Amino acid sequence: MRASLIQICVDPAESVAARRDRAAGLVRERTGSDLVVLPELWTTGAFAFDHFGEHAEELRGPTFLALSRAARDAGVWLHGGSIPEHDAGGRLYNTSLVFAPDGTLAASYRKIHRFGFDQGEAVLMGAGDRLVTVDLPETTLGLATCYDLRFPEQFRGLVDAGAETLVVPAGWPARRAAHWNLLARARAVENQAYVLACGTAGTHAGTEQAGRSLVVDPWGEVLAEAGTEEEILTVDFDPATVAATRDRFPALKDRRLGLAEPKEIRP
Ligand SMILES: O=C(O)CCC(=O)C(=O)O
Repeated sequence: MRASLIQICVDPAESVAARRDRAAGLVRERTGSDLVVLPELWTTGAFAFDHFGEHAEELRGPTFLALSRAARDAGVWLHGGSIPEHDAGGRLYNTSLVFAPDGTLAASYRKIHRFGFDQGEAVLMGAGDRLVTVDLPETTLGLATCYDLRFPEQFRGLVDAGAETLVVPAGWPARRAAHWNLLARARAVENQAYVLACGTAGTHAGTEQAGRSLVVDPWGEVLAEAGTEEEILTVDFDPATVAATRDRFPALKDRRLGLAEPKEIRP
């Protein structure tokens, strides 16, 4: 299976419309890949909180249409990264869109863990409450977005739902690049799954992006890693390695669920 991660540069000097066209063009050039992945909030920039409202779209808005056509033209599965979505009531969500090779929407996923503590996304956007997996002919994707990477229970839930390839679009900041790499590898090792982690390049809203997109195999080996600039990372991998790894080293079968609550021990 061939995956291409488009680590697009989010530069405030480029308009959202121009970046949308450019991203669609980059997807169209990926004919021959099975799966193409874009990062989190690449239209606005993940840290451009002041512009979330202005650039929010209904689910089937301009970015949806551009990506749907690009997936169909290229004949690829497309994880279109995420957009700032507004629902009918005007509530915002950080919503990922996955398209099938005929351009139809295969799945959408609203980011569950919002970043910012009491600021930014955490107060501006609503939280998703649904784990999402997507069946491709070769593998089952499990969806997560950026800050979700810090919450292993979400990934275990995805694995329990059948996920073998965990896809994580992000707008991860450069100052925590070491966490990005470590957490992506940890999620791969503990879940014995592929991790496709696609970030952005550039600096927006004063936040330098880490780039450093990576693909990790179920044994924790980094198959490919991008630099810090705009780049397309293309990797061939064998989805059957997930089952082989889980058979050879069946740690997931040793989970101890439903343990008793800790007891208070009095001296
Ligand atoms: O967890 C982090 O360090 C970065 C998270 C983040 O930037 C996000 O979710 O947008």
